Amino acid sequence: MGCALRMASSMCATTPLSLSSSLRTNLSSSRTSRAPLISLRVSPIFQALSFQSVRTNFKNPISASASASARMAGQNKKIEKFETEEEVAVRLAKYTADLSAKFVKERGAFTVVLSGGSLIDALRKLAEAPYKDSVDWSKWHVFWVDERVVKRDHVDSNYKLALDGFLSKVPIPTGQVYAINDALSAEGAADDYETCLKHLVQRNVIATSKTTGFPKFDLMLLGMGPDGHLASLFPGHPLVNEKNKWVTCIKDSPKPPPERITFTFPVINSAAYNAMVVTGEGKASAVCTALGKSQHSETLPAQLLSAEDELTWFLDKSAASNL
Ligand SMILES: O=C(O)[C@H](O)[C@@H](O)[C@H](O)[C@H](O)COP(=O)(O)O
Repeated sequence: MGCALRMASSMCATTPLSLSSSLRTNLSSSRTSRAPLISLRVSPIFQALSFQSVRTNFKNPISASASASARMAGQNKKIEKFETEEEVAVRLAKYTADLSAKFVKERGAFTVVLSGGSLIDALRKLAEAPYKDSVDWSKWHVFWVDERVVKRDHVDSNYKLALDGFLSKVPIPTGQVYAINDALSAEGAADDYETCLKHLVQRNVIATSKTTGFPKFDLMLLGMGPDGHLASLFPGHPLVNEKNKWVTCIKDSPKPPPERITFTFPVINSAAYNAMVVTGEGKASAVCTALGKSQHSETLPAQLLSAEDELTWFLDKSAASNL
């Protein structure tokens, strides 16, 4: 069930897909507007990216002995708290590796969705021993929950951020990394990415939620801003209420850069597992509100986060300090 996409090394290049002659792939990367690059022409088009494996030496993971876990009553929502960001990173690596093994065994593939921001650095332990050699990277399919509409080699590109910080260090097949098409407008890139997802759903690379009918990614690794946004779904913005589209665009993002594409809540909340990774004191207030521990007149996007199977909040002591 490998990916049908072939990777092209130059920006906006189109290459035939190996399994379907009607599909073509475009590539590019950047980072001021972050978003996966996928581009369609005659038919949908995905963006497959090419990475080079980079050899690195890493220390063994530290045991996250200081963690505390709590399951929210009556919900498939857990909170795991750790003393330090380092312990969050150690736990996140094991959590992700365990889910990878589970889904590879159950369905022969592991569909993983990344956000931008500090999440990528929090994934650093996955590229170290023992996971670097024990995870079946050949079964990974990588997507972005949101991306800035910039070139893939731009400093603001979420693709570039993930490539530099994580993807270049592990041997995921290049055709299984789906970046947005950075040659398109925000609207075009969002439509293109949605079409890409639909083709992968048809091929059962991405599962479908029997409950919602939306794509059911195996795991989304998410971050939250200090204002309680996730993906590019910001407080008070109408996109938070999108009910039909899978992928949409925003041109007035309050967090720069202004143009982005983003998964919608129906897709995000249809994921089997959602992991929200939050560290630092600057997010303590939003964490408190998002987890329903404080009165707040406005509903934050992070409060709307759920998952089909399980949502876990991974917090360091600072982020959890108001709970
Ligand atoms: O493209 C983006 O801006 C990110 O995907 C965004 O949604 C990010 O995940 C949060 O803003 C948290 O970012 P930090 O962890 O860096 O605060």
